[in-house]
Amino acid sequence: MAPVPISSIKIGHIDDVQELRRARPTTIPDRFVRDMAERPSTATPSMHIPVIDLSKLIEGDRDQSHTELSKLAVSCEEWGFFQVVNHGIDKEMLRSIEKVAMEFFMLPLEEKQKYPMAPGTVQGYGQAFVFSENQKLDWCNMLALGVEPLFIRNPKLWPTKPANFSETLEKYSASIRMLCQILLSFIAMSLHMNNDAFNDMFGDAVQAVRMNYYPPCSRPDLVLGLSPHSDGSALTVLQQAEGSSVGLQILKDDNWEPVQPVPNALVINIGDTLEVLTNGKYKSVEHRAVTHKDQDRLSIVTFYAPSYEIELGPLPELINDNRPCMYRKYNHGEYSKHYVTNKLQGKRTLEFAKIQTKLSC
Ligand SMILES: O=C(O)CCC(=O)C(=O)O
Ligand SMILES: [Fe+2]
Repeated sequence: MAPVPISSIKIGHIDDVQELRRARPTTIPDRFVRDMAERPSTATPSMHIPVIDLSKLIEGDRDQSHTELSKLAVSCEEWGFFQVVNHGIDKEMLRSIEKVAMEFFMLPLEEKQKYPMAPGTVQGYGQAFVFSENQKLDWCNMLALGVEPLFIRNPKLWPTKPANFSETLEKYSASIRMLCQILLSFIAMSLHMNNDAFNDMFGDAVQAVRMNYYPPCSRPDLVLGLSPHSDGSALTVLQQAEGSSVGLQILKDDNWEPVQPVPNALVINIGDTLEVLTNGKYKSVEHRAVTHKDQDRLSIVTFYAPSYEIELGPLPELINDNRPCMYRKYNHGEYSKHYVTNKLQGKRTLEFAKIQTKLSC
């Protein structure tokens, strides 16, 4: 999430959804009303995304770890998503990040606007990925911050209220970083590769955090909390705050499936970068968020990606006659720039890396 200043884009006035909700609870301005095809239908959950028990992978007996590793492979291939339990991050840590995030969103607007997300950039408070005056808006307020490495941080955008915000985010991010490293080593094993196969790429990994706050909406049938997209990261760790409404939906066999929160679990999804590295074997799946009539929702999302200077493409071990090379080699920094300068639109951003003719591999 490198800041990409774009001087000339006009995005018009953007209503702050929390203020809108406070002042005119039943008004949905046109810019939030989705075209018919995009409106959320009332999804009835028909499936549950897989749940992986990390403790079984780490310290289970041979049978347990083998079973869990196969489940991990199936989750990444068929769902692109799983929930992880017994992940080693304690409940207090999960609650503390939710608490500071919520305290931040509950501050008066003038206070939050001290950290504005400038048009065309992706850090700070506001709405990200808005590039034109006629683009539909999400029913969401975001606070997005680059965390690692240090040069991507913009300290001016780190809130000073609540007072323990930065310290809490630092600690939380360090634990999530370790979790990502552990998960990547098991993902490598699930691909029958050496468990440090990805190490070179993630030595100086980029880590960014986005906190999404979705106020209730009187017409959840007309709006989206977050537009459909796939993540540009390698891995994403998504925490659905305790007590939040159900809101995350993933595209599975052309249906939007809600992700039912499992207490204290973290939702993990494969991002575009792992889809490319695995030559399409592991899928970066489209997802979106919907809103609720009376309940609000908070999610804390960590994006874990290779450092910008890394050149990447499908790993040679995963290219064969059955699975010819699907993606070209590219620089991850270029890809990140491409991602953050385009609106969220399903899996469109991955077109960047797709090989159009067989000859180009
Ligand atoms: O709030 C959610 O559950 C979805 C968040 C998400 O997909 C994102 O921030 O990229
Ligand atoms: Fe996402």
